[in-house]
Amino acid sequence: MTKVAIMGATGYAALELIKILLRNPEVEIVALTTRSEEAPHISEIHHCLEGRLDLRCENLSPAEIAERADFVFCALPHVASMEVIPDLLADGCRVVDLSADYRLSDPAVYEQWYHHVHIDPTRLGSTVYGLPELWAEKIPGADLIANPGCYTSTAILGLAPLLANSLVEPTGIIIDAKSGVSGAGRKPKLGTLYPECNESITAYGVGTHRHTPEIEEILTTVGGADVKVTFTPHLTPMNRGILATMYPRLKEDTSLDHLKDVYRSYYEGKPFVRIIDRVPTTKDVAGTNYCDISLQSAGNQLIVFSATDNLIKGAAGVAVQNFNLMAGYPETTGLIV
Ligand SMILES: NC(=O)C1=CN([C@@H]2O[C@H](COP(=O)(O)OP(=O)(O)OC[C@H]3O[C@@H](n4cnc5c(N)ncnc54)[C@H](OP(=O)(O)O)[C@@H]3O)[C@@H](O)[C@H]2O)C=CC1
Ligand SMILES: CC(=O)N[C@@H](CCC(=O)OP(=O)(O)O)C(=O)O
Repeated sequence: MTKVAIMGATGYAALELIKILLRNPEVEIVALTTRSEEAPHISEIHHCLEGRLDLRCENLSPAEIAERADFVFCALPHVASMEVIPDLLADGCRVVDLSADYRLSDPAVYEQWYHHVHIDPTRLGSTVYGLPELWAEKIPGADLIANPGCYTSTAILGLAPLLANSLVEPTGIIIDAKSGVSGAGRKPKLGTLYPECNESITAYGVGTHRHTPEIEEILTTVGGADVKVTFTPHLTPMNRGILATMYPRLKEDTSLDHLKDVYRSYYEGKPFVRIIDRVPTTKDVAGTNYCDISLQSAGNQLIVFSATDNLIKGAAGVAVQNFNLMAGYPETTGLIV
């Protein structure tokens, strides 16, 4: 039995983690955390878990968590995450961090985009970025995995084969992305209240969204050339899902058939990436760990579409994919629905 704890259990990503982990009979969820002192039963917080998990959410310290668990999924907001992860690691836990705290390699870049000084800077740069489609071999031996952001994994998976094969210019890549409202988490915020965001689509974080440096850093590593993107996220009135529409510039005329072959070869043996001929929809990946990618053209312009469920492939699903590799379970355990 692998004993697992989930921090931030009252949130949206944690609910998906619980539902996925309950499908692995060799995993026991032994601790769920909240800042609340009321110790609510998990089914009072996530009603759909009624009768499925008999556990209370508790305000536990890292040491108390480590007494019970071998693995910890840290589904806390950024900053809160780096406040507990050094102690969890020191107490012997292996951690998958769903927040952004360990994704970037340079503390100065973190401070610039997150407006917080990093309190554990020496781990930046050596933490494994948990996108198994890119470097699954680094994951099994890691004690700490930085789980990718939802927009970032959607965009990176859509662009990586082009950059890895030097088929497109590394700069000036336009990424126009739309997310469902659950991407903003469960905590109420003015812009995500129903009357504010229903029947309306708006861009946000224009030129300032913190996923920009993450996309650029990972794609630079993949392609070996300095990648620059224009990334514009949009909030759309749906519960879940991300669609990224991306406009990279081909270095030379290349047929779509050849490009599809490049993608199929790049993702060969990767169970959660599907290269499809039609344009993807968020509905077709909702509730799944799939990333659907489609290549289209308009005149000479290549257009890459990539669709995921922000809570699954964008958060809890890839977190469990990483955990499966770390704990020695088949990568797909609990993730085929
Ligand atoms: N939602 C998504 O699509 C994605 C989320 N992520 C990341 O995963 C993590 C969890 O996201 P998500 O579940 O959506 O977030 P939620 O806001 O839904 O849940 C986060 C939970 O963390 C707890 N928490 C602990 N410390 C704090 C704090 N200082 N401020 C606020 N909450 C705190 C809260 O529980 P309590 O109040 O009970 O203590 C809260 O329920 C975040 O880092 C997020 O950025 C990554 C990819 C996609
Ligand atoms: C719709 C919405 O608000 N989405 C979130 C991204 C969610 C995500 O991936 O966040 P982390 O990088 O914090 O893990 C945002 O734009 O901040």
